[in-house]
Amino acid sequence: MMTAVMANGNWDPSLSRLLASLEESRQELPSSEEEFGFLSELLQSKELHALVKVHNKILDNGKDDNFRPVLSTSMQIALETLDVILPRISLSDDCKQLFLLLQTPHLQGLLCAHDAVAQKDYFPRLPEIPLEVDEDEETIKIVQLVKSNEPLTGAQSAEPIVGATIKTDEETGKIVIARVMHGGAADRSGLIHVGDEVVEVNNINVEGKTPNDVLKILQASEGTITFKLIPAEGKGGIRESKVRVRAHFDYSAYGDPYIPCKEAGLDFVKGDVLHIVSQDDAYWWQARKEGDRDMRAGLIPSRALQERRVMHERTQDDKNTKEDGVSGCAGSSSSTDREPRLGLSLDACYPGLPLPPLTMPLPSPCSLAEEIGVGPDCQPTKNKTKKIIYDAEEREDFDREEIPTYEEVAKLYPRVGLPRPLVLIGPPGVGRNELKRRLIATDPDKFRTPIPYTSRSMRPGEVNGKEYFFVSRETMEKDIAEGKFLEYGEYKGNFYGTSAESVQSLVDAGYICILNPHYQALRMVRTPQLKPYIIYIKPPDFEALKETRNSAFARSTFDENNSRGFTDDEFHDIIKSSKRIEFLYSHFFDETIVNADLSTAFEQLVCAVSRVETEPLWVPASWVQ
Ligand SMILES: Nc1ncnc2c1ncn2[C@@H]1O[C@H](COP(=O)(O)OP(=O)(O)OP(=O)(O)O)[C@@H](O)[C@H]1O
Repeated sequence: MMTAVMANGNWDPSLSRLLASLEESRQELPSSEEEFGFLSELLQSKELHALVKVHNKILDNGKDDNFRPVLSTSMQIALETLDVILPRISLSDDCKQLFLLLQTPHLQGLLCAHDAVAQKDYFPRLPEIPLEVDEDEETIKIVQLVKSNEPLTGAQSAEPIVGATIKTDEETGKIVIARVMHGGAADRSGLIHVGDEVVEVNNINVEGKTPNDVLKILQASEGTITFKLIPAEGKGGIRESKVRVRAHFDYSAYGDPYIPCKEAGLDFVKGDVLHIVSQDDAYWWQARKEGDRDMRAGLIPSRALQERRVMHERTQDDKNTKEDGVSGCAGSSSSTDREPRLGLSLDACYPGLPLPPLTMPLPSPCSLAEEIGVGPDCQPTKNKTKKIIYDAEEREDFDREEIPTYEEVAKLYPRVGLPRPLVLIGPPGVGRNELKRRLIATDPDKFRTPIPYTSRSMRPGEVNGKEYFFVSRETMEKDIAEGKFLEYGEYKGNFYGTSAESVQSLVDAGYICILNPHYQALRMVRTPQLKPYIIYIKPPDFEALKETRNSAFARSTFDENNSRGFTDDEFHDIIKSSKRIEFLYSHFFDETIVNADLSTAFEQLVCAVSRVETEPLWVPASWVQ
């Protein structure tokens, strides 16, 4: 009988399974032949099958975000309408017809069914928790959760999930709750906590079982899952931390061989702001994307884990390069498939990472630069003469945070009378001066740029404090030594530089200060005192760069007299230099503007200014505290 039902491909598999288990346990059941027959017939009836199909269809449709009812109280509205039109039925035929129509049982049945669907009334109602609990009532809790198909994070996973992971406790050998995901079903229930011992799942004793065995029980269960748990001592609800960080690297859980539960992972890209809701685990933090409406948190590698991983990869890369001249990727080599099917998953096999100690030296800066195809030589080329040659040595470029992980951020609200300076960063020649000049021209009473200092002597017609502040070489050397300059350089035996004080005085006077320092000065400028908004001016690709500059008869900034256009080599230099800047400093950029078409780039700059003036924006947390 059962085989016949199962052979019917159209038959609902859960009904087939129910029937199969009914037949299997026939001998053990205390039921009479009659009761058994009734149940068996019911499970094979077309009516029940049709009902299950409708139920499944409704659940399927309910998954679709676009399937949203306009209202869920149509029956109530129908009744109110009847009240309103009752006094009018003798006056109008239309009212009379509507009155009769709204009273027909079919229409009322339809409206009731609509409301039930709209209110999701079809979800299983959990049975009351039985009053008699096992022998020791105080130490056992029974928790029932409905298995749902909600994805954990966006469209990344559509696995059923209750939002917790399990493992075998190393000391006791018992199955315990390893992790409760913030916002998941287990967390929302408020009844399951890390460390709780799992005694039974769906009435099956799990003593002596492995997490894998438990997982199988969960996979086989339908609808609600009942856990019998011994609460961990002293465990309360999960405190939610308020920490926000900006990610300085891309992360994909599915590509991560170390993550204990891939479905629980949260993918992100460099620049995303993440709300870290739990840092309880030294290796795996729980986070949500800032502004994400999805309430569940996902697992991300902690700062310590990410640092160790990168160091490990770099060491491997170094070894590989030394051994066979080929660079390798450590993280992707040992991808063991530990993917559990359920959100309630194994945490047991989380391995201690075979990672080197934190003191491991990093690979040499050169090898990093070579990897991304930017050579160590980014100093002016032989036909390039800059007015200011920066003092910073090339290797200082590499003093970026050694391993990019996370930066704690907080929102900075616009401050009346204290506008944030705008910093335009980019490769020499990309057009920062042009954009700055245009912005100042829109409103010179609002935008200012600091007047530089120089140790050269004043020329006829020059006014101190107009083009430059003229100071002696000794004064300038002393001020440089005291760190008073944001950037400085020496050209033809004279110093030139921008002092921090002149920037601060513009800010204090209420001007929006526009700076376009050399990229090596970025660290000096990005301070809690100045709180700058950093815009990266990026060149377009070679073709667009050449085309836009040549058609505008742009003057080469690599030529001392600005008397000619850019050469192809100079265009290549601009692009090469931009790659280097991105590699070294992109984690400092608040925004990127591609300077292809000048008017479009300028419009974007104006929009950025308005954003900085009016919107709360993420900045390093230390700037706000
Ligand atoms: N989008 C653009 N289209 C066409 N020409 C441009 C564009 N942007 C800038 N230019 C022109 O390119 C030349 C160089 O620009 P600019 O002087 O602003 O470069 P810069 O980034 O300030 O360089 P440096 O830092 O070396 O002084 C100028 O003639 C400028 O008018």
